[in-house]
Amino acid sequence: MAISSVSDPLPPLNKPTLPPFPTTIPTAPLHRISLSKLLSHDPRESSRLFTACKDLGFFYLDLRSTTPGDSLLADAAALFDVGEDFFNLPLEEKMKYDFSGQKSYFGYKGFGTAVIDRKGTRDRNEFYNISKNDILALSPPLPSPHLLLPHHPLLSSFIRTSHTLVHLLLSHLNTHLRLPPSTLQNLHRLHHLSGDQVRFVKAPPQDPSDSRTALGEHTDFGSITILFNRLGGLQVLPPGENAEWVYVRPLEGDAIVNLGDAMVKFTNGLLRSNLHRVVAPPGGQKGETRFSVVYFNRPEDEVLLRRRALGKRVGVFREEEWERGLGTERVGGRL
Ligand SMILES: O=C(O)CCC(=O)C(=O)O
Ligand SMILES: [Fe+2]
Repeated sequence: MAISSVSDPLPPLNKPTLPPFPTTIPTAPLHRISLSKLLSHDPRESSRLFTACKDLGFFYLDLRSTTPGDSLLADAAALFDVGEDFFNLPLEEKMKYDFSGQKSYFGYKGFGTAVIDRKGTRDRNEFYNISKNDILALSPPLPSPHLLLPHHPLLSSFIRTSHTLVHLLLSHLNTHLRLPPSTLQNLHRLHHLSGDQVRFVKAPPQDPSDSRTALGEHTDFGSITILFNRLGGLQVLPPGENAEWVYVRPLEGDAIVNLGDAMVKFTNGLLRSNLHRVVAPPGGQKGETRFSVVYFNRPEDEVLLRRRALGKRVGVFREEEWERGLGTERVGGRL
């Protein structure tokens, strides 16, 4: 189990044993924003960030050679192993943490228990969502599998560092938007109740005859998502009439960051929350089990936004409700 001691070298985010992402397929041309430059308030990098948030709402954040970035990379690498151990628990154990019946979005979502389109096609992945409120003891503890308890300090570190980076990004955006100081940051305070969560995702390898999407097309409904991928599979649909889905190549040393619908609402459509989905990893990665580690930042609970996350769960889902479960995909007619 993977928490390294101080003297260990940093664990690489990309396991050397995984087959590489193919060099021959088209990929999304995401801007690569340097955390180091954002930390030193480099004006050009700050403008590049603002542009990336307006144009696509998805970018790479190069975390290397910075104190918070190296810490986040190390925590994410350790959490890949924790997530894998969690998913290896027996299904009946994992099902004890499915709280969807209590209208909670935290906890376990089993394989195939959500729908990915209006026809009701089932997804093909598992999630485990861990609440920031819970790990930072802002709310009464939720039931948790024993194997996760020793990792609460690691989860707390990952949450705090992710949140620090979210605040840095928000402060740059706040300046470009010419809002009164700290307006955006004050909607996302660390020690206030919010739906922020860490998510572990697992999708098993896909039979070649099974072309199902693992996670259906969607926009994220929070503010800022920080995503760690080792394998391809994530795709974005760039803006424009004849756009096609393209893979996002995972980069070692970088997080993939995207804005969610809350940022679109806060800025009346100026910033973009882009459609994305997860399909089978490409090329030689196809036979691998795909794991992701994600931090979802959301506005504080006091900030009113319509809840829609549970509308896609099987049992709750109704075809006529599909449209209501969509995000800001149609804002500005940009589908
Ligand atoms: O697993 C991924 O790469 C993306 C996951 C995602 O988009 C989500 O959980 O909202
Ligand atoms: Fe997403």
